[in-house]
Amino acid sequence: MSTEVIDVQGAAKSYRTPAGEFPALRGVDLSVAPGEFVAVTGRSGSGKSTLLNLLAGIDRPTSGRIRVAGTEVHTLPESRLSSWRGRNVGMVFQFFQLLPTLTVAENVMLPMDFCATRPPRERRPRAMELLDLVGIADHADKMPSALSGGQQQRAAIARALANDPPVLLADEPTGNLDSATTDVILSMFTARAAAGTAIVMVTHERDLSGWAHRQVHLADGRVVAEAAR
Ligand SMILES: Nc1ncnc2c1ncn2[C@@H]1O[C@H](COP(=O)(O)OP(=O)(O)OP(=O)(O)O)[C@@H](O)[C@H]1O
Repeated sequence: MSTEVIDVQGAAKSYRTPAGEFPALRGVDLSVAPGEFVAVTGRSGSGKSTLLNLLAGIDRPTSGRIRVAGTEVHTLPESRLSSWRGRNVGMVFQFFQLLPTLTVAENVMLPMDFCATRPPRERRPRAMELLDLVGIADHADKMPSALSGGQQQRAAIARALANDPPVLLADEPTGNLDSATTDVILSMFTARAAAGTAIVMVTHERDLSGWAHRQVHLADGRVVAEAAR
């Protein structure tokens, strides 16, 4: 039995375009252990987001195997994907993607509401605990638009952790933040990894990859270099 929480073998993904099939990923292998923080780097168009989307089951590979948290994600029927993702994968994006019509606390409660991972009376206290963890409990009842970018990203991290997922996927999570806030967010990821969460962070900023335990560099849909810290 593998101890890896992410195990990708030969993942390939081609997109159909008017000009024919375009191979965005051409046979990627990736293993990530619990508690490991991996940075996926590469130039624009190298396939980073495509890989993350396969890990999250947002997209399906053309060929290859994607095993995440003990599930062969590529074989899950569409009807089970959202609830599987809600329990097993937290996601953090460059533009936060908080729902603008819900308060910050309600945003953090969403994954618990969606997956019914806790009884309703426990959801708000859990959201408050997470908002406290990321340092914005004071803003719980504000609308996301009243928060700074860094505060919105903290809220998005709290939301991503709501169901205690074993895997956290982040796509350019600091792409819209200043360098001091970037350090705060990345130290939160580091602490989360130390607590056992596997983290895969896509970034085109190579100097940020120093925060990770391991760097996987993609070029033209292939892993061309790997480096451990
Ligand atoms: N739905 C799609 N249809 C056709 N081609 C696509 C589609 N999605 C991505 N691609 C192409 O696949 C390649 C990889 O895209 P991907 O978004 O994974 O790259 P990336 O490394 O994340 O880039 P960036 O850093 O700019 O976000 C690119 O050439 C892109 O144009």
